[in-house]
Amino acid sequence: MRYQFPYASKGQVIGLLGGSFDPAHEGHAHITREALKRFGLDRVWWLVSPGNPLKTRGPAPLADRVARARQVMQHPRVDVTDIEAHLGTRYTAQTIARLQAIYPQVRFVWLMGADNMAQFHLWQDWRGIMQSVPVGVLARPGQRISARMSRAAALYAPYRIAGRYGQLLAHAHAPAWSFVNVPMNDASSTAIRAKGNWSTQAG
Ligand SMILES: Nc1ncnc2c1ncn2[C@@H]1O[C@H](COP(=O)(O)OP(=O)(O)OP(=O)(O)O)[C@@H](O)[C@H]1O
Ligand SMILES: O=C(O)c1ccc[n+]([C@@H]2O[C@H](COP(=O)([O-])O)[C@@H](O)[C@H]2O)c1
Repeated sequence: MRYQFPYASKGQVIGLLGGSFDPAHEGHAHITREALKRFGLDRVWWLVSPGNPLKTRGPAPLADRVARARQVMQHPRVDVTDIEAHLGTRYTAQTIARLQAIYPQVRFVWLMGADNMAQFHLWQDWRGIMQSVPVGVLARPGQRISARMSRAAALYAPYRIAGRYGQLLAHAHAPAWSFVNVPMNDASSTAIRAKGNWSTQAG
């Protein structure tokens, strides 16, 4: 059966939250709701990754992670997808380029927690990502300072939109990024896995 890409109408602004979601938790749901509000997004798509290229540990099977993510995130403006598995992409720069080609009338905003901002300069073609989409960063416990001191934050400092004007991000031209100091939630997949409440079957 042909893969059904999510529907998006012309001019919509879609936030993309990529993640291992191994497993999804309330922290993901929380930053998604905050991103919808704080960055002026129409929708958010979760991109449940076939596997983070920087993580050596293989995650649980994709279908299990998608099923759990759909239980955790039930919101009329959020779609949980496994788009990358269908595109055959793992690197974010490639995923974004493909999505922009498939949806030329849609604006995408890349979303991530502060821990990923701190490491962003290790991602493949991270400058290319900054040049192609606005980036919305959400506070995460213990990670605010490292994100703000990160290489990406330093290099792109002139393009930062203050968090209180985060709504501007949706229609900003890249490069543009914003860090919002949302109330924090300390949930993490690592902690859930450590408690043994999730599939130990790595893919
Ligand atoms: N509690 C949280 N607060 C803010 N951002 C979060 C939180 N949990 C996850 N994120 C962000 O959501 C995205 C996907 O996260 P991921 O699936 O890796 O979850 P995780 O809890 O960080 O997993 P792990 O502990 O296995 O690294 C990342 O951008 C991450 O920064
Ligand atoms: O493109 C890269 O080089 C790259 C390196 C590390 C992480 N990512 C993406 O970042 C997102 C968050 O990953 P994770 O494992 O921290 O949930 C997910 O979409 C990954 O594919 C992407």
